[in-house]
Amino acid sequence: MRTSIATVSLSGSLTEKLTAAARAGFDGVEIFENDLLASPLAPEEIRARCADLGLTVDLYQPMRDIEAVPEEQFARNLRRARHKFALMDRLGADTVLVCSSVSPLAEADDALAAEQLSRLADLAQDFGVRVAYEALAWGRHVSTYDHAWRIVESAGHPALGTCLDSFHILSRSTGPEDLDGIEDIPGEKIFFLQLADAPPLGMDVLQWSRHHRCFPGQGGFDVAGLVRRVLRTGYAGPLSLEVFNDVFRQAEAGPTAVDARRSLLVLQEEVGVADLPAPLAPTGIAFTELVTRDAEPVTALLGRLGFTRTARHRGKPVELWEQGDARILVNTGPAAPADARHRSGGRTSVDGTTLAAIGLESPDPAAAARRAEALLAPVLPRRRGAEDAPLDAVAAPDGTELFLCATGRPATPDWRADFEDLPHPAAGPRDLRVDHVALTQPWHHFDEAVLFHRAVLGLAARESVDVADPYGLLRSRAVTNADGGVRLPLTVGAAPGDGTAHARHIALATDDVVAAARRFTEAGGRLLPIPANYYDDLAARFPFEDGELETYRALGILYDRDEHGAFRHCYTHTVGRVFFELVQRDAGHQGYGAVNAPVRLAAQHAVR
Ligand SMILES: O=C(O)c1ccc(O)c(O)c1
Ligand SMILES: [Mg+2]
Repeated sequence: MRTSIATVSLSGSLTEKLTAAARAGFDGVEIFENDLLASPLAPEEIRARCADLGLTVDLYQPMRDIEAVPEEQFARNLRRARHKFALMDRLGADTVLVCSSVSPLAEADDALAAEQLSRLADLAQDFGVRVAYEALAWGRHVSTYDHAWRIVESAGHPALGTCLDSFHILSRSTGPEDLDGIEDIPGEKIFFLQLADAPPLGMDVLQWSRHHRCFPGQGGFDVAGLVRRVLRTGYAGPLSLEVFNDVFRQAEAGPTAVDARRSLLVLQEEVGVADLPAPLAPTGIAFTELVTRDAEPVTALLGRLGFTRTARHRGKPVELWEQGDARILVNTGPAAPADARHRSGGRTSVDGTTLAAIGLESPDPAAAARRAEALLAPVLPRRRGAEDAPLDAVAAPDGTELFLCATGRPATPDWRADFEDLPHPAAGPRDLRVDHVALTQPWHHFDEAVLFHRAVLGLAARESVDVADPYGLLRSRAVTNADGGVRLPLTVGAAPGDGTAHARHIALATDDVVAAARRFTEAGGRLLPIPANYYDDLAARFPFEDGELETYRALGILYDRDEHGAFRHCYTHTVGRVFFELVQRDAGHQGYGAVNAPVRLAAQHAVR
C-alpha cells in the first residue's frame, strides 16, 4: 500500500519536511495549508519539488467551517473554496480535506450540511478536485465518523466522500462495536485515511489531539484493528500519518520521518499487508561495552565488583572483564566511525566513560539483522577491524550500537573469537548476571526508542512510569523478552542539568545482595549513601525480620515488594556517565524499584 505523511507531523520548513519524508521512503504527503503559506516556494515549485523527490501530493488540508451555515455565509465559503481549488490545481493536489465545522454559525441541520457540501463538491468537480469530509472529534454538530458518513451518503455526490482519521474515531470510541459502522461505508467513498495513535490521557479531546498524537504503535489505541476494518471496505488509498505532537515539532525532521515510516511498516505487518522478516527476540545480554579514554576508574570499580580481566581483543584496545555470567567490554579506543552517522546517545560525552554498545544474544543474528534493516535500522559494518569475526550490528535511534551475536555456538560467528585469553586469577564465586541495562534516551526520542526496541528487536514494552527527580521528571518504560533474560529500561531524562538523570547503568543480579554489597565495600568500593528518612519510611511500610532493616540502612540497600516477592538493590558511585546496581530479585518480581528511584536520584545529585 502507498504510504503518506502530513507535513504537520514533521519539523522545519516545507522543503525540510518534504526532503525528510522522501528520504524515509514515503510515497506521498498531505500538505498542510500553514506549511504552504509560510513557504517562499510558489505552488508550482512545491509541486516540482515533490515530483523531484518522488512524492505525490495526496491531500491538501484543511478547509474549515464550510457547511450548515446561513446562505450568505455559505456564498463567502464558496468564494474561499474557489481560490483554494485553483491553488490545488497549481499544486497538483486532487483531494481536499474539509473538517466538520466548529463555527457558532453552523446549524444542527444535516440536510443543510449535505446540500451545501454537495454544492461545494460541484465546484470542486469543475477543478478536478474531490472533497473528503472529516468529523473532528470536537466538531460543533458533527463529531463522529458515522454522522459525517450519513451526511456524505445523503448528499450522494461523486466528488464528495469521507476522510477517516483514527484519532477522531478512537478518541471517542467506548468499545469495538462503535467501529462496526466503518464496514458499512463503501471503500470508494472513503476518500482518505489518516492515522495517528495517542497515549491514554483522560483530557480534553482537542488538546489531546493537537499536542499528544503519536505514531501508530506508540500510544494506546488499536490503530491496526481500525485499519483492518477500513481495508475490508475495499479502501485503496494511502495509509497516511497525521500527527500533531509537541515533541515532534521540535525534533529533527529526518529521524522523525524514519520513526514514522517504521511505525507504518510495523502496522502494515500487523494488518497483513507487509511481509517482513519475523521478529526474533534476543535471549540474553552477551556483553555490555563501555567506552572510555581513561580505563582506570571503571576497571577499579569492576575489580571491586569481583570482575576479572579475562581476555583482550586481538586488534583493538578492548578488554573483556567477566564475573559469573556477566561480561563487560572496556574499550579505550576512538569511537567507532559509525558514530558520526548517528545521533549521540550513549557515546558522546565530555566526562569520560559511557555505555555505548550492547551485545544481544540472538537465536539467529543474521536473520535478526535482516528484520532490523527492513525496519530501517542503520546497519553497521559487519567487521569493525580487518581480522574481526563478522558480527551483525545495528544502531539504535540514539546511536547505541546493538550487536546481534552468538556466544559459544559453533555454527555461528562468535564475538569471543576476536579475543585472546589473558592469564588471570581464578575469580571468587560471586556469580553475577546482568539483571537489566538501563538506557537513558535523549528527551525527544523516547517514543521512537520504545517502538524501535519493540518492533526491531521483538521485545515487549511494559508500562510507562513517571519518576520524580529533584530537578525534573523522568519517564521510564522497560522493554523485555518473555523470560526476563533481556530487560532494558528506557528512560528519558529531565533537563540536561548535571547529567545525573542521563547516566546509564548496568544492574547485576545476585542471589544475596547483602553479601555482594559487603564484598564490594570490603574491597574498597563506595555504595551510594541513602538518607535515614528512607529507612524510617520503609519500617512503616513493610514488616522486616530482626536486624534486616538495620543491615539495609548500614549498607544503603533499597527495598521494594509486590505480590510476587521482594526487590533489593543498591548502587555504586558513578564513573563518567555509568554506574552499577546490585540487585536481588525474587522470582516473579517484575519491577525495577521505581518507587525508590526518586531517593536514588536525589542521593546521586547529593554526591555530585
Ligand atoms: O486539529 C485540527 O484542527 C485538525 C485539522 C485537520 C485534521 O485532519 C485534523 O484531524 C485535525
Ligand atoms: Mg485528520
